Amino acid sequence: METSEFVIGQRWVSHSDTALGLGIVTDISGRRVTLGFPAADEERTYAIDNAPLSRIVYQQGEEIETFEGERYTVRAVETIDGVLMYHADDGENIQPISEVKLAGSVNFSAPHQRLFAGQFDRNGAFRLRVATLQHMDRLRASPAQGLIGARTQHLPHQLYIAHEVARRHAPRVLLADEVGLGKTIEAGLILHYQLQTGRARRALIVVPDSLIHQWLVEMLRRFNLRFSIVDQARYDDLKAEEDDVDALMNHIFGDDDAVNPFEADQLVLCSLDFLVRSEKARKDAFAAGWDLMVVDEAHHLAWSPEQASPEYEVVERLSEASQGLLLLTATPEQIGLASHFARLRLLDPARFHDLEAFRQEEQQYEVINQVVRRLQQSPETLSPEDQEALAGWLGDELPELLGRDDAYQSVIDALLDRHGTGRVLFRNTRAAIQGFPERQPLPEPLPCPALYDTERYGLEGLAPEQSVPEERWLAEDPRVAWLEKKLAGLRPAKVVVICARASTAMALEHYLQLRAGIRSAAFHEHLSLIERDRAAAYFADSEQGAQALICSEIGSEGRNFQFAHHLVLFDLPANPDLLEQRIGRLDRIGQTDAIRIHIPYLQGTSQEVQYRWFQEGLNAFAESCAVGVAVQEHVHGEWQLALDGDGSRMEPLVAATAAETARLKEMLHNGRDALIELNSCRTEEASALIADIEAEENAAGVRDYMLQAFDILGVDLEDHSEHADILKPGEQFQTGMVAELPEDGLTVTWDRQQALQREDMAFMSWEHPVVTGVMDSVTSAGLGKAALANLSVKALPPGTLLLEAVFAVHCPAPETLQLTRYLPVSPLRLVVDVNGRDLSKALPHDRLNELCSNIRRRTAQAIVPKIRAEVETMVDHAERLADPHLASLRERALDRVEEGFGPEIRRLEALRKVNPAIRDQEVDFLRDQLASARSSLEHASLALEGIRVIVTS
Ligand SMILES: Nc1ncnc2c1ncn2[C@@H]1O[C@H](COP(=O)(O)OP(=O)(O)OP(=O)(O)O)[C@@H](O)[C@H]1O
Repeated sequence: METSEFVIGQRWVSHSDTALGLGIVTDISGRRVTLGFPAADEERTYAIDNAPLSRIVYQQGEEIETFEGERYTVRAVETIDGVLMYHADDGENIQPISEVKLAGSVNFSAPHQRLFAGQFDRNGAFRLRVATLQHMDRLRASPAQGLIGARTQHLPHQLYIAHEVARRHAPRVLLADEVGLGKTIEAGLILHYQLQTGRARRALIVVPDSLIHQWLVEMLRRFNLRFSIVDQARYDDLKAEEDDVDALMNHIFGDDDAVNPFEADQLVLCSLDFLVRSEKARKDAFAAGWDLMVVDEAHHLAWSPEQASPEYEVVERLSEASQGLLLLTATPEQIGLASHFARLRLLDPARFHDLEAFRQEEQQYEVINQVVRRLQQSPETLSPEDQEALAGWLGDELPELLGRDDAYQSVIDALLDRHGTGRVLFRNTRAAIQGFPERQPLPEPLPCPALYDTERYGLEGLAPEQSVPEERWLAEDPRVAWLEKKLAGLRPAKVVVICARASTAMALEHYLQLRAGIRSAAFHEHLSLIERDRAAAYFADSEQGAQALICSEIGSEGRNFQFAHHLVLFDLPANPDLLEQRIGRLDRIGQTDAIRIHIPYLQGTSQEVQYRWFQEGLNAFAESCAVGVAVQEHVHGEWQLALDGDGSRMEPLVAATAAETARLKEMLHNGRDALIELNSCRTEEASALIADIEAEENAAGVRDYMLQAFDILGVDLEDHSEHADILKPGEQFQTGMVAELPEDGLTVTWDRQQALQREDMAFMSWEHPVVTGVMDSVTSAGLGKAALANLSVKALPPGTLLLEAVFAVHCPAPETLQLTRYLPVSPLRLVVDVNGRDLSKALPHDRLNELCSNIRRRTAQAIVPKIRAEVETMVDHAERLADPHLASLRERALDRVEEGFGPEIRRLEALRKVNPAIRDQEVDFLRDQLASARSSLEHASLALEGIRVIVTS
């Protein structure tokens, strides 16, 4: 329709501002036309000659809606004095409805409707839309999904665990890698995966006070996960926002509607100490409910059959309020086997319900491991006894397992699942991972001053300075002068000094700083979080920073100081796991040098006893010693006597310790540890996963895609350096389409290695929020849904019309079902002409992109109404051609759903017969998921996602 045919009462849309909705012509005077836009409550006047308006004419079969919200189907259209009268069907009667009565809001969701309404885009936008659908499709089906976006090195043991755990529904596991192997990273990967794939939305991280900031920073810089800290101050602030009326209502009617600060954000980080202290906060944290909870340094959760610690009780209660639970500790048995058992019970109460049974089970591990080894080495020659043992463990499931293609691996998997802690416990050791630097113990025996004559032995003797005035021990304890000299000698090397108590750390730091002129900082639990972070940053600063950081035991737990290579143990802890925690501050991933462990100890005191016990008995300085606590329990009497000063006990103690250490290590090596190791990192699977991730990173060309998007969305790109660019909103910037792009720009790198070195640059992977945000905006907005292009080729006569159509599978289903894994976007592209010929193969998308050019908007506006009937015919043809594909897509999806759920359900059912490790809830959940996935797939349909109408010339 020509724009000169404006008549009052007609309905038009503005294609330059689609948000205005359906306009109504209210005035025509001279060469100007005025429209009211009721949906936007606005009026606009245009020059008639070049008004950016398109006439809206609904066709037979389309749905219309009136101002009153009544809906009709159009049966016929007639024009009365230039204004349309729709013959509208309400399901019972057909009645005339004038277009004047139509509602002001329009939503042209179908691409051809957008085209007819003049809401079409340039070719590039259509290309972007198609590319977005294709990338989404590939990514959703990729095993690398959820693991691509982390700014981490690809370490097999971490990725293996993350992949194993993160795919589960509501995973509940103990991550128990040795100190510094990256449990935080593993937890981050799992969180990232679960959040990216919609398996989790609300997550809570609970850590000791001292680690709040480290976790906050680590989650943000490595995973782009923005956690909000809820501490006492924020909690009070949020509570105070509750207005007086709310407060009064809550007071009268109970607390139900009260503001819950834990509900203010989806990702919350808070300290365990805070929850233990505040009953109100605790209640709110329980009430908020979580999909996934992470508890770091979980060895502090002490439990015994007689009594649970307050920390344990808080986490126990919280663990009931959370679907998933990740407990992190490097030293799971630090405070004894009972507490270890109790933590496993938090993860799976049905499986770990009896401490005694748990103890007995551990005895079996060695036998199981022997059979597993024989299975791995030569499955064909398995003895009748082994076969019998297997039948005993696996029952009537064994024949089925042995009948599989990968029979022996299946049997091993089944054994690990059904017996032992296979499903809930993951532990990697330095020995299994390798490549860690050497640890060199450097003992410094020093004479014991008379000052400590009464404090030489017993536990007091380990930190005798506690019982004398500060001034005196600082002056007379030879460890102080030795430390001062050592630091001066090592300057400028960074040195971490750890001692048991905060008071010792404070006094030492004061002394070194003020009296010895050594740049140092103290780091302990009495500092506020900000002070602690400031101290750590001061120490980390390589140019102006402190040379020494004087830490207390608790203050330094979990911290990353691998940039330092010298550790001074100002005293020695009683517990071997605490020693490992201390050395672990430096002995971490990222440590590049040998670690020098300086051990000043006072001769003829319990410090000497402890030094020799660690060194000669446990060899705990040079190597990580996982059995230390168990050995200590075994030799406890001797150890106590030696510590109390009975010199005659020293040699027998060392000998007994060495023997027990060797025995336990051997036993664990053959038993429990071997089983856990088998489960914690399967190298082949890990390598395949890394290959998948790297293929996705290298081949898919996230940068190419984003350049295409930036061009359309008005983001300017400046070259920064190799692999790096600066992104800035340009003049044509489409606000709202690119989330998280700061006004003053963002420096980004596309390269993982560079991202690891340059933390100031954002790491643009397929899973960076800018990239996922653009993909979501493109698919959810109308961008590129309809385009008009010109094609000039000799083979086709001028004036020929073609339609390039892209369909995608739509399947309304709850996001937690994760149906996209089985039924990815599956974009289906077709090219048809007016006669319904399928030209999809003859005219591939890339070729058309090269050959097609844009048509000027005004020309296009004029063309569209003239080709409407042909376009509709071609859309019909395309839909007809697309239709048969739906059945096969659906079938394939159903097969995949069965493949995904079926074996897992069968496995869990079999498992439950021999082992209660499987929660009923888990099996029922999977069954429900399978049923609901099946029924959702019944409703899958192919929706037209975009069209490009091509006119030849
Ligand atoms: N894949 C990785 N890429 C880069 N850095 C890593 C990776 N894994 C771990 N690191 C770094 O190694 C150090 C140790 O990691 P992390 O803090 O996760 O270990 P942890 O096992 O939780 O330690 P702890 O037992 O002390 O709590 C950290 O500085 C971490 O940033």
